Amino acid sequence: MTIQNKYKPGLEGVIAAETAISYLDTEAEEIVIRGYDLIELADKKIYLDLIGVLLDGKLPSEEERMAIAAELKQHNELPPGFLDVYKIMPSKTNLMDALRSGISVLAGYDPDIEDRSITANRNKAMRLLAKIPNIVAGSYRIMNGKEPINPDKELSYSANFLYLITGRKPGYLEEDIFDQLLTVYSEHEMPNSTFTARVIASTHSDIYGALTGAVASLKGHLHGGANEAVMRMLLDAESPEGFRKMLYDKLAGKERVMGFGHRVYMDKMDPRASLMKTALKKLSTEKGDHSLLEMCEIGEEIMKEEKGLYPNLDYYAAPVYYLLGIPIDLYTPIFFAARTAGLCAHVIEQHANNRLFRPRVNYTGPRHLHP
Ligand SMILES: CC(=O)SCCNC(=O)CCNC(=O)[C@H](O)C(C)(C)COP(=O)(O)OP(=O)(O)OC[C@H]1O[C@@H](n2cnc3c(N)ncnc32)[C@H](O)[C@@H]1OP(=O)(O)O
Ligand SMILES: O=C([O-])CC(=O)C(=O)O
Repeated sequence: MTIQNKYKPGLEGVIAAETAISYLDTEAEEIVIRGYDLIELADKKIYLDLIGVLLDGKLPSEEERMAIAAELKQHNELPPGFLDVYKIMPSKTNLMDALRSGISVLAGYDPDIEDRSITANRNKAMRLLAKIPNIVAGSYRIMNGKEPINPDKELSYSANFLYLITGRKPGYLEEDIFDQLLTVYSEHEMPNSTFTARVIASTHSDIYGALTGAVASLKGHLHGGANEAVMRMLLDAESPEGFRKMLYDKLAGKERVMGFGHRVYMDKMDPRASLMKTALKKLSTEKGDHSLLEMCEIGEEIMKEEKGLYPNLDYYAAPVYYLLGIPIDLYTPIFFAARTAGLCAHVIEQHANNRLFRPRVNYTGPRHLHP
């Protein structure tokens, strides 16, 4: 076989790695995370359990979960003056760019940065997971002229994350749904950002470098940036009728509608989107406002009928973030914070069993020219 006829644009369907972390089994409609179904985990467990499953390879016991919670609390403070970096950035800086810079700066503080052993990488991953809510929320607050908030050690990981953003301790349902959001975003096999992280890690570069590259990847609207674009679209549309008209106009103009379609879930709804739709129903009932749910259901129907396309996670996650009172600019950084667990697991696995990524090309340029 020549190199040419092996070529798959966008590497569609190409196997890029062997992994024991996760697999999208579309036939069984299961997102397999180390043998468990992600949707079942999101129903019955919490985000800290996912951290254990992803980084330690097994579902933690009650005691082990408490140890994970304690370890995260122990490391959640940022180095003194760290957030000052956001005081010198232009206030219009995209918060994904702010996060990318934050992770990069953090690298300099890590005493084990050049140690790629499984233990050192796992400890670095925990320190990153501990600090990332502080970076995400702190960068947002400083860039918006607000004082950063200190972590509240009495709160759970998820409740504290929300508190750092809004300055308000969340209610039970809000905490529960935000935790479920972090859980469903935690890991998803080989999306562009995970591939990016593994490619970087494969040169023996460090975990911070791999994650910095992954932030840049996740920022794009075809990937994680879609959740912010969905919410802006819903707000621009203003009403169910406005959204119906907007969608028909977009389709007539051959525009892509954010929050629909997926490279892997081509003819079915992303199972994570169904879970977030249920969360949206619960939140809408609690807040006594079903308008976003109504709009989303209309959009789902139109896209299925007109294009045969189904919602992905970002479609139903966006209004959930909104009803939780989270500023739109933070939707993608929060996606990244949740995905940090999965990304670190992939970097650890890549370092533990490495072969440099170095593919070939199908050359389409001229030959035999002479200067
Ligand atoms: C959590 C996540 O990161 S999930 C992804 C979030 N991203 C989005 O929601 C962005 C919108 N969706 C998309 O752009 C795409 O569905 C992607 C990028 C996610 C996957 O795309 P691919 O697998 O590369 O499919 P591709 O871009 O080739 O599209 C195939 C066909 O479906 C159409 N299509 C795919 N998604 C959409 C969409 N959201 N709106 C309108 N048409 C679409 C394309 O125009 C194309 O049609 P054509 O063959 O007539 O040209
Ligand atoms: O799998 C993908 O390509 C994108 C996605 O849904 C994710 O990263 O959660």
